[in-house]
Amino acid sequence: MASAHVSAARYGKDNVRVLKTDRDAATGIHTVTEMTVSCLLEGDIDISYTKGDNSVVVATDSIKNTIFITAKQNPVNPPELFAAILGSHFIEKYSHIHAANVKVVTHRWTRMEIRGKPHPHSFLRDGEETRNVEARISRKEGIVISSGIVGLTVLKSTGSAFHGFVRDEFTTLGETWDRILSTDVDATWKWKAFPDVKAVREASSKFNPAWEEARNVTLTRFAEDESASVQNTMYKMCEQILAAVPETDLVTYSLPNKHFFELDLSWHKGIKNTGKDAEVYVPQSNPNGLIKCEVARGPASNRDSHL
Ligand SMILES: O=c1[nH]c(=O)c2[nH]c(=O)[nH]c2[nH]1
Repeated sequence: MASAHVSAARYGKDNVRVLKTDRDAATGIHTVTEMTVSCLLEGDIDISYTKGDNSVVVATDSIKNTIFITAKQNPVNPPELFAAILGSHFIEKYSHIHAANVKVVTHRWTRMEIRGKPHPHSFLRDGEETRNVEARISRKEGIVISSGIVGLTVLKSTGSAFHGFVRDEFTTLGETWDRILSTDVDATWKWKAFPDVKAVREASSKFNPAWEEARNVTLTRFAEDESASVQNTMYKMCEQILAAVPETDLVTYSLPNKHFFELDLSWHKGIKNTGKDAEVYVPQSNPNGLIKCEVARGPASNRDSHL
């Protein structure tokens, strides 16, 4: 056989579902956190692939168990801290494991308002939006954390234009000064690297306000921007998050442009339903535009296209 080697490898448990309750004995108020966790390890594990030698393998079943034990013995909120604690465990305990890649997806359980008051132990799923954290905990580079929002679906019925784009023999789209704009927000903000889990612990009070700020910037900009394009509106969101959260160094957005087509109904008794008379639209499930960008601090330097 031709000579070959393992040039990259990681393994672990994916889609570990965890629910943690927090019960405040004094007030009787409960809080719940539901997460889907992934934890993939890297290190001196090549012989498990090349020789079938499992002496270097921490079983994925044990990784799953470790996720549950870590959730029991530590806070799961903020998820950035939980991810850092979980990942650090593996590089501290096993000398041949050099990095852990942890992903924590936190699902929404929003407290119910019952008879005008926050209910102590009942919650509702108000949307498919999740709060996501990806952390790489490594011996060499410390702890690199990206926080994000995924699946926040928004729509505005005016305040969005798209004109001045390339017109040539491939163009059929008309220019518009007023259209529906809708997307599913996928935004991330990357934190400056932390040397160790102690540093993440010390920064722990920053994570929830940063998530609130990013969410608020996203919604406020989306609603208030007189949008020239998805590209321009998302860039403004990135700039504003960088300004509001100084501990971050990179912000990304990935936004589908979910199209709503105007519908000509003039065939029925001359009904007007286009342009300024448009009321009934046809939502398109596909294809969709997909617009991505990454915005870093400071003046332009090198760029690559890893998005
Ligand atoms: O905001 C937009 N950006 C585009 O690049 C684009 N392309 C397109 O057909 N519609 C839109 N809208």
